Amino acid sequence: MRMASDRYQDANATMSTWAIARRLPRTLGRAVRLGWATDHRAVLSLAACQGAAALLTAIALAATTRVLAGLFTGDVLAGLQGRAGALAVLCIALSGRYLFDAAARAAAARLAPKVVREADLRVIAASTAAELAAYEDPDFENARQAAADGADKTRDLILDTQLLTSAAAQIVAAAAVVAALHPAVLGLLLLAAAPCAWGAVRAARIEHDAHHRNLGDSRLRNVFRSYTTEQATADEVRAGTMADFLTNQYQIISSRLEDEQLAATRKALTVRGIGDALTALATAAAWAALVLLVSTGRIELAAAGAAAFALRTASAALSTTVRAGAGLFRTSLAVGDWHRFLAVAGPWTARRGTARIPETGPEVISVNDAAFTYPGTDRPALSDINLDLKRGEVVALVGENGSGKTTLAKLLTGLYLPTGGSVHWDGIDLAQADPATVYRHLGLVPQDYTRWPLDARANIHLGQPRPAGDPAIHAAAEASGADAVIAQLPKGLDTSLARSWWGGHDLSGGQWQRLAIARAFYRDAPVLVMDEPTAALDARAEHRIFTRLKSLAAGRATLFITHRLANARLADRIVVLEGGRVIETGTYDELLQRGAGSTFYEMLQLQEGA
Ligand SMILES: Nc1ncnc2c1ncn2[C@@H]1O[C@H](COP(=O)(O)OP(=O)(O)OP(=O)(O)O)[C@@H](O)[C@H]1O
Repeated sequence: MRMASDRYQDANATMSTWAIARRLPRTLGRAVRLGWATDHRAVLSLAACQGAAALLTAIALAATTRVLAGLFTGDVLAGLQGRAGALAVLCIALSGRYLFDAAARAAAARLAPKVVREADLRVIAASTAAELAAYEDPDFENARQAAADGADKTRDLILDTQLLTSAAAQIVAAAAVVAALHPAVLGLLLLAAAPCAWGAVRAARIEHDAHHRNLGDSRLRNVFRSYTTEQATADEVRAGTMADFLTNQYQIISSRLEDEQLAATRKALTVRGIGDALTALATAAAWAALVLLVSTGRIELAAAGAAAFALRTASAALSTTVRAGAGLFRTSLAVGDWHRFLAVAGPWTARRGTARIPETGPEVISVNDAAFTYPGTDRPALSDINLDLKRGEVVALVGENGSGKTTLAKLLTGLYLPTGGSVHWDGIDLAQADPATVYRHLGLVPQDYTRWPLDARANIHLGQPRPAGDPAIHAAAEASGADAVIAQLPKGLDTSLARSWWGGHDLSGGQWQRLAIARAFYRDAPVLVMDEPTAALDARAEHRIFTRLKSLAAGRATLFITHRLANARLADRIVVLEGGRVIETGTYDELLQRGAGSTFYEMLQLQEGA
């Protein structure tokens, strides 16, 4: 089993290194914009300190060459005395430069975490704004994972940018001095840096491409790792004696990842080695040229010391620039992933229209010839669905596993839009409605409800307390049977249920489900949808929910999915799904009267052991 690499990898592989390198200015622009969005002052102080450090570097270098030229006049003492001013300027400029450099690093360090937060917030915003169906698209998921890494790398983007601009400032200063001595030496020096830069950039590209090829496997390995070690699966792992199997899977994927990484590292090291060797040769040539220029009298001996110093400074600054540039290139690839996710998520953003569902919620939900096919699949999960759900009515949705019940519930609630046909709330097509105005009318108990690591109160109000305060929470808890759960908690509603994090309390599966139901009731929404709401409840708790459902459902459009067919008795209407189609509808009694010809009747007979 191997996860397919993502589409980005294929597109990226065809892009030349030069084309990617050309994106560097854009990446730098992004760094500046992100920084500006989070902390204007830090960006300004970073730029000011960096500028001041560059200026002082140039001044120090110019002063150094003057001092060195004095040393080569023959009389060292007299030469130095004559250049006492230059010496003083050198000392002041050097100290100032180190101070400004340190201040620039401090500003970058202050800015970097804020930029990471901002980048991550944009990933969060793009994810939550996306259509739910986006999560079914592997490209969206891979891009989302790469974006999380990329957002983290924006920290390096700031630090690399700071390092690069600092090194570049040194180069400009040193290059000016070298060029003043003889332009040919500067040309040679720049030429010498080229192979090293090429090797470093190419190696960064090879390593990043390998990282991308491995994204799918990395995701899979993380899943195996967490399933093997986390509490939620710990019982199955032990009871199923699965530890060896899972560890083996982990090792198989790890070996594949390591092979891929090793091959990439070998390739990258070779490329980098070739670049470095060529640079060493070219640097030697630059030094030889300097010797030649001095020996042929094209540069005076007095200036030779200064020239050697400037050459040394320039080549050191060049090598720092190349390293910083390659680092920035690598970072820019990762940050490009972050940016790419925002682009991938863009078309998935729920832009359905501006129609607003009225404040009072819908009176009728109607499904018209609706069909739904999951992204990346060929077989429709639902076809030819026609259904009405009215306010004040309770509908039970039943059918075998995989018949399409959960998918239909997601269409009715606007969580998915049909891929064919339409769903209307009071005549408003949900494809044209502002999703926020739809969702606020929903009370939903999903099949896989979440155990939020919050206190009991927040587990019910989910950060949206109603003006009625705790009495409304207690009323919802009472209706769902969660009141008995809360009564047992040492601090009642204040008890933390985030046991794995801060040592709070944990609940049983059924107790969590009671909270999940309470949370749907608490929203007091006109549309109530419950997907197997009592699957984990004991008989008494289940009975309590269903005997109260009628009064709770008064004034709401209620739909519940259940496999315990006897519960469907209290529904006003039962809808039976099979293979993604509605095959029967009717009241409980009507369906039973159909006898052996009715699927519902047959299923009920099986369940009751008749
Ligand atoms: N995320 C998905 N991607 C692709 N196909 C899916 C996805 N979720 C469900 N399906 C397919 O859609 C069909 C309907 O699934 P759905 O979950 O709606 O069934 P269900 O009736 O709710 O089943 P159950 O009773 O087991 O909860 C099934 O064939 C299933 O394989």
